[in-house]
Amino acid sequence: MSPAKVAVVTGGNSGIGLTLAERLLTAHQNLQLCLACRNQSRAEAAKRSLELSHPGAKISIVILDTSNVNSVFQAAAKIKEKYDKIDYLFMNAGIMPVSRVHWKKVFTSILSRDCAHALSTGEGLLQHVDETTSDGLKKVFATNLFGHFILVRELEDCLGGDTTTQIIWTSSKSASDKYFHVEDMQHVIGTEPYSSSKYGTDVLSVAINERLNKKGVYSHTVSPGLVMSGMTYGILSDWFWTLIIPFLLLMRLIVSTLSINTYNGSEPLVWLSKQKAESLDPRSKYCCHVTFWGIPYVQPAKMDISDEDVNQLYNQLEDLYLTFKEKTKQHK
Ligand SMILES: NC(=O)C1=CN([C@@H]2O[C@H](COP(=O)(O)OP(=O)(O)OC[C@H]3O[C@@H](n4cnc5c(N)ncnc54)[C@H](OP(=O)(O)O)[C@@H]3O)[C@@H](O)[C@H]2O)C=CC1
Ligand SMILES: CC(C)CCC[C@@H](C)[C@H]1CC[C@H]2C3=C(CC[C@]12C)[C@@]1(C)CCC(=O)[C@@H](C)[C@@H]1CC3
Repeated sequence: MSPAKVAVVTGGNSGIGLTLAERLLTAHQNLQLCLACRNQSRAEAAKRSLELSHPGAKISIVILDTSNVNSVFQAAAKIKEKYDKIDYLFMNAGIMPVSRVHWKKVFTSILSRDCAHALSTGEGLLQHVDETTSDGLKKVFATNLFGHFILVRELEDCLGGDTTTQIIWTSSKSASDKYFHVEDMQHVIGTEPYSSSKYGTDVLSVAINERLNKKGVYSHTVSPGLVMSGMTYGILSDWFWTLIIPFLLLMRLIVSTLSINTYNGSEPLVWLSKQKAESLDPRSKYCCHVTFWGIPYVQPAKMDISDEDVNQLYNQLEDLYLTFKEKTKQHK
């Protein structure tokens, strides 16, 4: 039997994260799985469903709210108590709060040459909203990016060393440098916090790879394509999505990133976990594409990320992390 490996999945209780958890148990023999989730009962329900499909699977739950700095410190401590070494760290938890759909823009885009771009990135089709957390941070930034940064920093002792660790980030096709400004990494000023947080994720993945690669840590970023999940059901009701699925399936003729289901969307995440990490390109995003017949495949897309952004973002996140670390020490 192959030696036990440990995989931690943030947001592993639903959507892409839950399907990923299920697929990892199938793809890797003898896997120890840690579901890092913000809600105990939802996490337990996910654990029960995984135990049903994989009797005897070793699954633990750690409560982690990536939008809350203290919760991340506590979750990291719990993970370190449970495991000496992490083989796969899936940074998957994420939010995209939306207040309305720009319907006029949806219809004009679908009828224009921009159709493929609109359906694969959602650019300009949604009105995004953000709020401030109890830590005084922008919520989308804290949830999607900073919470995960703290997790990596706090877990560093369990990453790499004698064997390799893969850090795999669920990014998005929505990530765009148009909406990311390193000097405003929290996106306090703009109106595209989701796109900004996902571009920041891509930049951070490169930064972490550069810093930790010497100790056997490999960081890569993934785009799952458009997937029906809690995220999309939060924008429009499930009956609406059910009605337009035939249209979206037809649109696969011109847009190959319409993954639609979580199985397809999790394909690049599972695929990366099966590759030799050394053979992968940390500056490519591994994107899910689907054939017209619904067969998923993975295609790397080179990311155009400046070294200046890589270094500056990492240093700013590190400063913010150290500020919170100092505060928590004082409170102890
Ligand atoms: N759906 C899509 O089309 C796409 C999704 N993605 C990305 O995929 C990832 C997974 O999203 P998806 O499965 O689609 O959506 P879901 O809403 O179904 O899943 C999101 C998961 O993240 C968890 N989560 C949200 N906020 C927090 C938090 N503060 N702390 C801990 N966990 C949290 C949720 O927990 P809970 O159940 O408690 O809410 C849930 O388990 C996200 O990063 C998203 O940005 C990327 C491209 C496209
Ligand atoms: C008739 C139409 C197809 C109706 C749906 C219009 C929009 C609500 C969707 C069209 C493209 C979608 C999309 C996303 C959300 C919903 C749409 C804007 C995402 C932004 C979801 C999160 C991601 O990370 C992106 C990759 C998605 C891109 C496409």
